Amino acid sequence: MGPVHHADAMTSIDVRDLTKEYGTRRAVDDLTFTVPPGRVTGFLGPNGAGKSTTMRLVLGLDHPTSGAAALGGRPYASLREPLRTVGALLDPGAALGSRTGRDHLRILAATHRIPDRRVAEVLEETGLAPAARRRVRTYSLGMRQRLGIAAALLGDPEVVMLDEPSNGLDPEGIVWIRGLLRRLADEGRTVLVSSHLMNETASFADHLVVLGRGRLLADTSLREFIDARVRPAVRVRTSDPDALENVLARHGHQAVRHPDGHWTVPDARLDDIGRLASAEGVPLLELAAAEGTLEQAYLDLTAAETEFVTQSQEA
Ligand SMILES: Nc1ncnc2c1ncn2[C@@H]1O[C@H](COP(=O)(O)OP(=O)(O)OP(=O)(O)O)[C@@H](O)[C@H]1O
Repeated sequence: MGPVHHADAMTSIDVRDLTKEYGTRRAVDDLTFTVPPGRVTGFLGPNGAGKSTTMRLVLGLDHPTSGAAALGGRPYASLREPLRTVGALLDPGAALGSRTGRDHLRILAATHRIPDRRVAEVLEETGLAPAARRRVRTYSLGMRQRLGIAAALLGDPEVVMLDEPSNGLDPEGIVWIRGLLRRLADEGRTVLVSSHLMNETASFADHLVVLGRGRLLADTSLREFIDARVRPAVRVRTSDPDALENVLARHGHQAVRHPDGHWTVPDARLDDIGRLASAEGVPLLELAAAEGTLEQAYLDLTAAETEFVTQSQEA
């Protein structure tokens, strides 16, 4: 795929005071955020938080109750060649099963004035070239997912929105999509990716937009998101666990022992634990900062939201 030629046009996704009601249910509730180009933004939130609805509103597939969504300052409906501006994967079941993967893409290209050579390019890019002449109904879930991604990339778009792209992908596919997202962002594109896989999201996202019950819960860098919610800890391994536990306890640290034999010391600083162990002659095999995970931070933030959803469903 070539570089983005309109980088100066700054095709961001802009969501402003966006609200969508289905009957009495507010799927999206006064949402405002911007997804800028040049980075991968992870789109997170519990089931039913409004992620898919937001993406559908950005793509003009549904009308907002109030507020607006725009791409590079323009609503989707006003784009002259929409697939050249934004490519999206929403529903991997969207392709007709009786068509071949290649025909699905060729028809899409023909109806959107996209040069036919793009079909071969995206088939190659998504690893589908060997299966291009097979009917879509013979595809595995992962292959359908790749076809949906191929369709999203067909118009060489400046904005790429993918809903759960890792769904059904095998480990090789997961590594591939990680590299693809990184490259799209490095090329200056705007990349918004929803996922329920926290380790996965942490491996590709620079920035996060988190929803809960249709509202914005966080719009921050991945690092800040974790650091603000997960307290620092120190990871230690020793050949003398009794001595370690004893020394830490005497200095007011509640160390936690893990099944594989390492310890974590919550709310502790690396230097303090290192000096302490050294001064007291405790032999250390490992001493490291225990990084907080996105999963820890996410669960901390969304605990209240998830609880609400569970209760209201039971009621
Ligand atoms: N067409 C529709 N008609 C009625 N309600 C809808 C419709 N589409 C979505 N909803 C409701 O809006 C809310 C948000 O749904 P949405 O699919 O946007 O959430 P999500 O964050 O994408 O969830 P998930 O992680 O489960 O995919 C849900 O309560 C859902 O039931």
